[in-house]
Amino acid sequence: MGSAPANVREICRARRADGPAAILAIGTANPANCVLQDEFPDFYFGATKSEHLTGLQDKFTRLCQKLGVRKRYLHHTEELLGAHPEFLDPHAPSLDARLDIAKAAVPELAAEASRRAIAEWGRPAADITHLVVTTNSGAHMPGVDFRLVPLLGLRPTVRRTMLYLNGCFAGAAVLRVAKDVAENNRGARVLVVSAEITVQLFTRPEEGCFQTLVNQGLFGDGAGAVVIGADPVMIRTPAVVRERPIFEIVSAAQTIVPDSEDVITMHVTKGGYGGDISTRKVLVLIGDNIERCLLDAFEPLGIGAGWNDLFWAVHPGSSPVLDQVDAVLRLKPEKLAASRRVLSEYGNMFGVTVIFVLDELRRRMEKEEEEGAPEWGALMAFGPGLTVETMVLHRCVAQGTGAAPPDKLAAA
Ligand SMILES: CC(C)(COP(=O)(O)OP(=O)(O)OC[C@H]1O[C@@H](n2cnc3c(N)ncnc32)[C@H](O)[C@@H]1OP(=O)(O)O)[C@@H](O)C(=O)NCCC(=O)NCCSC(=O)CC(=O)O
Repeated sequence: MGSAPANVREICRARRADGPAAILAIGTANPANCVLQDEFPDFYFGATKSEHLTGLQDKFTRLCQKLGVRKRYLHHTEELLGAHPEFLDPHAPSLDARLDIAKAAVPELAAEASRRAIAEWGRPAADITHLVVTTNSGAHMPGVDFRLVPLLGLRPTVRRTMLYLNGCFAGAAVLRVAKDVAENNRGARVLVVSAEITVQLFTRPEEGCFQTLVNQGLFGDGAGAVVIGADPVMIRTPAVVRERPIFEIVSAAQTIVPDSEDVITMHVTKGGYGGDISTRKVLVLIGDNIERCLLDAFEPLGIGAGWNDLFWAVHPGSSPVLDQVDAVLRLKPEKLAASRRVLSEYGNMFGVTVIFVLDELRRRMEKEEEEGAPEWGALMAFGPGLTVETMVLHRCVAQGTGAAPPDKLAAA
């Protein structure tokens, strides 16, 4: 106490990390129940006792074929739906029962993905300093973040942040928040978790309600977890663990598209979740706005690469959404391959999806490494309103130190 008073600016500076936040590990999980898209129209119209709506089933079958989904995993099984006949009627009060299901299932799914991420990271769960969690599948207090502390063996002092109802951009939003936490708290190790089950959306088909068909054909359940930290270290625990960054998060931005408040909407109703996400306007506004968002992200960094020189992690809202991104940016077919594969194999899992895309991308890049995978990349996610999240990513080399930035960037 007797030493000279510290300068507040120096204290703040000393608490900040030196380097950028980096993704140090990724884990994913899905429920066991796998549904094949080809078989789903028969299942769905059968489970909802709607076989008599033959024209609507044909329309649903055509829609299922164009969404870009081959299979998905769903928490709700025929057995669970059989126990809740009230879920079939969108106008019946069923929210409480749906929330009870989410309250039990979402933390379990989130914990499974988190355990995988922490195992890959290699350090003890107690070394996690911050927890940032998101879900659209409920709004409980205490929430999934609270439940994860005992489930994972995190410290009770872990600093928690919970983001509810951010829609499909939630996965990018939690990464953005974690980047700020990691860069402003030297030594912080942030566990980021996104987890979704879509039982809130399940209801019977009705003539004139196209949104219900899109909801049933597009969405899947899953969880993704990421460990984020700056300045990777090597520690002895007592075994030697060397943190290996996968992607550095160079910048993270969020933009509202003007006059888009009614484009993608979702709200809680007594019968589950209502709203509209499926208009063609989503495609039009994404097409009209993504290039500006990308230029705003890349130009200040002095990265002048063409779009085809980057790697891409785009939230796959649907196959038409990815087609629109492809068309506007004139991307080579392989550029959105990771997004298309995740959409095909898991469906749109809201914010979880982009974490699966990052996982798929890093596996593909490990294989490509010798042939020279791109060094710089873009992550994009879209969601309610129309909100666009844009991140600049930097691939780290296999040794885990990250390649040197180009001269242009160093000078910027
Ligand atoms: C829903 C779509 C797949 C439909 O694809 P297209 O637009 O290419 O459709 P299309 O013109 O070929 O039409 C296919 C069939 O659907 C019917 N159809 C299309 N749009 C319709 C509408 N709004 N109302 C009623 N019917 C409609 C057509 O009549 C046709 O029927 P027929 O077969 O009888 O001729 C697409 O518009 C789309 O991907 N929209 C964006 C959805 C999305 O990804 N949202 C964001 C992700 S979720 C999200 O982001 C949520 C969140 O953030 O919370």
